[in-house]
Amino acid sequence: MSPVENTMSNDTLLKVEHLSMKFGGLMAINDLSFEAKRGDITALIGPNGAGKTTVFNCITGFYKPTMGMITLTQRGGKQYLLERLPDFRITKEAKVARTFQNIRLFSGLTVLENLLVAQHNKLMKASGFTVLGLLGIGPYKKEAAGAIELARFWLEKADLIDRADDPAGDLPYGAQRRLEIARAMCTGPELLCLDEPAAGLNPRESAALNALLKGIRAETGTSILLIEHDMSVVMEISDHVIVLEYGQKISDGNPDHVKNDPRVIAAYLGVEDEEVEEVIATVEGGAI
Ligand SMILES: Nc1ncnc2c1ncn2[C@@H]1O[C@H](COP(=O)(O)OP(=O)(O)OP(=O)(O)O)[C@@H](O)[C@H]1O
Repeated sequence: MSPVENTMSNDTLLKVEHLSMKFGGLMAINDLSFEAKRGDITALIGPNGAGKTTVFNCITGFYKPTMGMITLTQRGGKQYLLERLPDFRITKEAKVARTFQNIRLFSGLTVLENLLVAQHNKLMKASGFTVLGLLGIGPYKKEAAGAIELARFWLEKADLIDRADDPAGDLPYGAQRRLEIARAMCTGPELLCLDEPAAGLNPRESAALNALLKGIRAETGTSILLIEHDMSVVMEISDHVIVLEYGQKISDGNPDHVKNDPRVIAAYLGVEDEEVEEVIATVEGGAI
């Protein structure tokens, strides 16, 4: 599906409407609708098995949803119906980048090389797909210099410039997470989807991650959709939080609204609806 007519307000980047995903008899996502605003950090949270990764997989084309529409509107106004696109077109044309729960770097390549590989498509195009092009005749040389400059820019932002020539596999865990994000940013995404970027990080690494994500929002205006279990990260950096439970949305709003929502408190503590009031009374300040 190519760009479609723009019917959304310009500050809505992503609109998910009546999304459902069924695996055999299991309804992993059930009639889910939400919007993510352009330039916002939007967090998708919920207990284990709530359906968060399934939503990501539908947005990024890994799964074709059973029902529903997912519309992405780029800054220039072009719209894409993601549920109709193959995953490579979602990446290349709609400009959705993602990271995974488990780190997927080329661990034998250097940190810098990982960022250059991310720009492979652009470089090959500049080569004209010819050996002469690769040897520096035509626009390849200029494009290659630009790719290195962009890689350096993101290495600075991710505080990894001193490790540029080290194998990616030698970096500490938190630095590898930041490298994955830098690599995704080298593709110039409209939407950056991060699946549990703070998983396994120590407090210092979490703080560095927060700084990187806030910097991306402030300096590039790139919209971020984040799945995260670490509430300190979610509450500190998110503009908007959506809470899922059993594939359905149970809360949607700013971090303060969500953390004081009795349904969210009950979902996280695993209590029945009638016990919600009791839970609020016992949870200091109504926070999760
Ligand atoms: N490919 C699949 N085939 C069958 N069931 C699946 C598949 N992918 C996910 N599920 C099921 O869908 C439900 C939602 O899973 P999902 O991974 O989306 O949850 P999640 O909120 O991301 O969980 P977690 O926080 O543990 O990562 C779960 O019951 C899961 O077992």
